[in-house]
Amino acid sequence: MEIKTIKRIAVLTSGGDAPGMNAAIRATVRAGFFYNLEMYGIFRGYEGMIQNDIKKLESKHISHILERGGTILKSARSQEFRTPEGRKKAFENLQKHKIDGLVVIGGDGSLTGAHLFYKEFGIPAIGIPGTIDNDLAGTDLTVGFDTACNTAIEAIDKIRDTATSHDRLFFVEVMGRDAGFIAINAGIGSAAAATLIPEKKMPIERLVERLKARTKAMKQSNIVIIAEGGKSGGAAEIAEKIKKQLPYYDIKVTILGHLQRGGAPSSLDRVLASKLGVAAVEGLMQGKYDVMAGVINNKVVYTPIAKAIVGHKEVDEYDFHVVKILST
Ligand SMILES: Nc1ncnc2c1ncn2[C@@H]1O[C@H](COP(=O)(O)OP(=O)(O)O)[C@@H](O)[C@H]1O
Ligand SMILES: O=P(O)(O)OC[C@H]1O[C@](O)(COP(=O)(O)O)[C@@H](O)[C@@H]1O
Ligand SMILES: [Mg+2]
Repeated sequence: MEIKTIKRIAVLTSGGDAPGMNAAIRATVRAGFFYNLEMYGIFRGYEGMIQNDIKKLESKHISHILERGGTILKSARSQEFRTPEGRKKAFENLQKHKIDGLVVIGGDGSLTGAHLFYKEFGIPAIGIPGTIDNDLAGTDLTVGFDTACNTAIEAIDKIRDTATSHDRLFFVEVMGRDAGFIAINAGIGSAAAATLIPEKKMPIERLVERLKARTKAMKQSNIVIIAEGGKSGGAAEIAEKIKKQLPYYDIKVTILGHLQRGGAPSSLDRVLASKLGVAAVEGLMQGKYDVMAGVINNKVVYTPIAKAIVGHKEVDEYDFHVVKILST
């Protein structure tokens, strides 16, 4: 493959925002400046690429953003970018600004878009995994996942206080449309009575048995964690079913929702995002295109995007085993 000389890199954030995206933007831009490159920001992800919302970045734009949640470049989900016409418009806008390298910070969908874009137009592109869902292969953790888990666990600790005071059974819904990583971590980290994830179906009967056994064992509080989009339904739906079978329980439902996407990034997310920002710029300069920079066993690795998205990461069987043993 021909290694192109990169002079101008554009960076964007796409899909659901994640704590640490700003740290990744800052590291990407600072690394670019270190290597005397011109750096551009594309606002609102692929939507901004199509609408030519692209601006040259200077040092002042990225000062004091490392510690801030959200993304200064804003994020979006773009239907138009899913069409060949939309992607062509986007490419023409990059040409107008003479952009010759692209850093895409986002989840599986955003990286799928980057892969297609590279195949169609050959513009050197590299991905940084930025999503609270942790559903990308090629990295142990995605930027934002650790902070989201910390937020979920902190919230569940608070729910436990009131659950115990009132002897109530709580169903807490955490994020993860198709991925149970936040749920399984929160389940282990907050001593849940049961954890339901999209990847595995738990029949309602089994949940009922588990709760009955816990009543017998005089457990002080019961918190069931449910990943949104789980195979057995959302928290409200499951709570309704349980109410019918265990009417003596005082049941409440809490949906943590977008709370999990905000807030200052944890130390782990700041460091991960910083390493990956530098790795993305250096990767582009070394001719590593159509790959995602990730960290595996504490080392930066580059994985073809096609593998990072297709090798849909499964929740570790051992984590599932641990959550089961510790909640019985
Ligand atoms: N198959 C695809 N082809 C082209 N673009 C895509 C594709 N899948 C996702 N994208 C682009 O990436 C954006 C973000 O994807 P999404 O799945 O919503 O979030 P995430 O990247 O966080 O997983 C989409 O709105 C779309 O613009
Ligand atoms: O913010 P929205 O559009 O409601 O999307 C919610 C979804 O986004 C997420 O927070 C993050 O998912 P992505 O990283 O794939 O965008 C999911 O956990 C959740 O299911
Ligand atoms: Mg996704």
